[in-house]
Parts: sequence; C-alpha cells; structure tokens
Amino acid sequence: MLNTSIIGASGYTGAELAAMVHKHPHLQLAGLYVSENSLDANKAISELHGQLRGQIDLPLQPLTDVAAVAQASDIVLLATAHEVSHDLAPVFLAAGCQVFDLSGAFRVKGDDFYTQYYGFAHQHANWLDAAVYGLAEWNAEAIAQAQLVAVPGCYPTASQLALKPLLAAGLLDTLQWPVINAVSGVSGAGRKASMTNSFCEVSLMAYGVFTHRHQPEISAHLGTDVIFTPHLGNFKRGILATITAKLAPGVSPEAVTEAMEAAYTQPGQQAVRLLGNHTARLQDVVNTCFCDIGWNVQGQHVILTSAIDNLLKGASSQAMQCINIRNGFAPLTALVG
Ligand SMILES: NC(=O)C1=CN([C@@H]2O[C@H](COP(=O)(O)OP(=O)(O)OC[C@H]3O[C@@H](n4cnc5c(N)ncnc54)[C@H](OP(=O)(O)O)[C@@H]3O)[C@@H](O)[C@H]2O)C=CC1
Ligand SMILES: CC(=O)N[C@@H](CCC(=O)OP(=O)(O)O)C(=O)O
Repeated sequence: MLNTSIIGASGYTGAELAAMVHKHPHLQLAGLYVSENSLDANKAISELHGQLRGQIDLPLQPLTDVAAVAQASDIVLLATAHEVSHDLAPVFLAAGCQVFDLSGAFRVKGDDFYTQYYGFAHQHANWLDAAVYGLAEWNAEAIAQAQLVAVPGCYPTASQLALKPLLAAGLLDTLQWPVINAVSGVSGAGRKASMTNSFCEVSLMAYGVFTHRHQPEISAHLGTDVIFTPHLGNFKRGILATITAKLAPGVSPEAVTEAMEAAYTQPGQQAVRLLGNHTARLQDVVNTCFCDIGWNVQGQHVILTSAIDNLLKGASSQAMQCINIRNGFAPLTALVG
C-alpha cells in the first residue's frame, strides 16, 4: 500500500480525492491536511462533506510539520492554491515523495508566465522544468516516469482533449485560431466564500475575456494559438466547451471521425467517450471521471463539444489517473466500476 496524504483536503477537489484514495485498492490515506490556522482544523472531513460520513471520518489536521508529513507519505496530493503548491511541492519532492499538484503552479514553462498570469515570480525553475503535464490520455509515457505531475486546469482539459486529435492528425487550418467558448459551474472557483460565487450574484456571464490564465496554458500545450472565453454558469459542477475550428482544405467529415477514433481507442483505459455527431451534455458526465466529446462538420468548419466534471476529469480524477499511470495500476482504478 502506498501512503497517500492530501493537502487542502477540506476543499472541493480535496474531498473528492479523499473518497478516491479511500476506494483505491493500493493506496492508503495517510493524512488529511488544511492550513496551520484553518478554521476547520481538527474537524472530521465528514463534518464538512456529509457524503463521506461513515466512510471517512478522519480529522483535518493543521499542516504544522511539513517534513513529518513528507516522511510519512509516498504520495502527496496538493489540492491547494497556486502559491501554496508552489511553496510546498519542493519540500515534498526533496523528501522523495511523488507529488501530484492540482494547482497551476507547475503547468507552464516560460520565464514571465507566472509573473504575468499568476501574479508571483516562480522560484523553482528546476522543478518547473522537471514537472510533467498530467493530461493523462496524451502524456502517459512521461507521467509514468515523473516525480512531479502538474495536473491540467479544468478548461484546458476539456479543450485539449477535443482539439488534440485533430491537431495531431494535421486536420486543422490553424491560421484561423480555434475559438473555445466554455461554461463552468461555480465549484470551479473553490469552496471559499466570495462575492462572485455567492448564490444571488451568480448569473450566466463571460469573464476573463482575453486575459484568463487558461488561454496560454491551452496554447502552450496544444502548440497553437486559440481564442478562449470562459463563462460562469449558475449550476454547481460541470464544464461544457463548444469549440469552433477551421479544417485544412479538403478534410472530409470521415477524416475527422477517423482522427477522433484513432486518438481514443482504449475505452477501459482512457476516460474519454466519443459521441460522434451527438453533442456532449453536462448531465452525462457530472459525478463521473469521463470527458464526452461530440463533433459536427459543415464545409470547412468543425464544431466540437466537450463536457467534463470540473472537479473530477478537470481536477481530482485526472490526478488519480496520473497516480495510477505513475505506479503501474490500471489507469481508471478507483474511478470506474
Ligand atoms: N475547483 C475546480 O474545479 C478546480 C480546481 N483546481 C485547482 O485545484 C486547487 C484546489 O482547488 P479547490 O479544491 O477548488 O479549492 P478550495 O478552495 O475548495 O480548497 C482549498 C484547500 O486548501 C486548503 N489550504 C489553504 N491554504 C493552505 C495551506 N497553506 N496549507 C494547506 N492547506 C491549505 C484549504 O483549507 P483552509 O483554507 O481551511 O486551510 C482547502 O482545504 C486549486 O489550485 C485550484 O485552482 C484545478 C482544476 C479544477
Ligand atoms: C468557475 C471558475 O472560477 N473557474 C476557475 C478555474 C478553475 C481551475 O481550473 O483551476 P486552476 O486555477 O487550477 O487552473 C477560474 O476561472 O479561475
């Protein structure tokens, strides 16, 4: 059994991770942690997340001695804010732990990126360089060797899983940048109360127009520019991305279908379900580890729809896929069945 600690366990993604680790046949929950001065310190996780009652009633411990937690852990899951992950990951890594970071702190290589999009100067160029991007269906070989996995953001996961097959097959005319419009549920903003995620304030709207940090994350890992506009929807969980792209001259609808099918050939091993000409729906993916993708071609344009649960394929279940790949377990262990 691999001792697995979760930092940020009281949050939305942390609680999902706790349930998965609990279910996993080869992982053991070593500890659940919150910040040193957390208002939730020493409460049972099930007091905050009632769905865990009777299954996981472990306490949320204040993270006072990082070295001791590292010592007791084979695997550390960081379900913490970007700056917190940035500071904590190197400590766990130096102690030899495998680290799976759900934040954006190690996702994009590039000198100015963190200053420009995250508001802090990155201090750990060596780990940023060594980090492997955890887009599970596309990066398994590198994930299997990694000590630090940077789990992709939620919008980047939905967007890239749909676009990558077409780019890999050379079917897009990228002179016209793919246009991604995506709507997220409010849990995407985390559990902490704020005016923007307050019930009476949430209303379907675009935000982060031309400035959201996921635009450069998507572009960097796709290797092509995109227009990305996120929207906040008045529902709890799920992301639906609707993507319009231009096909290269002469590309047929059949070629698009072939490329999608060639990319996702192992249904029991990959968390992608192909819908052909049907469009993806949130209700089919919420509370599952799957990304559903549909596509329609007309003339030289393709419209892709891609749906995920932002807390699962957009964060926690993708992290679990990476743990499984890294440790030689079946990729969907603890996620299906
Ligand atoms: N929500 C989503 O859909 C997605 C989130 N992510 C990323 O995953 C990470 C977690 O997100 P989410 O679960 O939504 O966040 P939440 O705000 O719901 O949870 C954050 C957790 O971190 C804890 N925490 C805060 N500061 C520290 C600290 N210094 N040491 C230890 N624990 C700390 C919080 O507890 P306390 O404050 O009480 O200490 C809480 O448990 C973020 O980086 C987010 O950007 C990525 C993809 C999707
Ligand atoms: C609805 C909402 O607010 N969503 C978040 C994205 C959550 C996510 O993917 O997290 P990372 O910050 O780890 O990339 C946002 O737009 O900031």
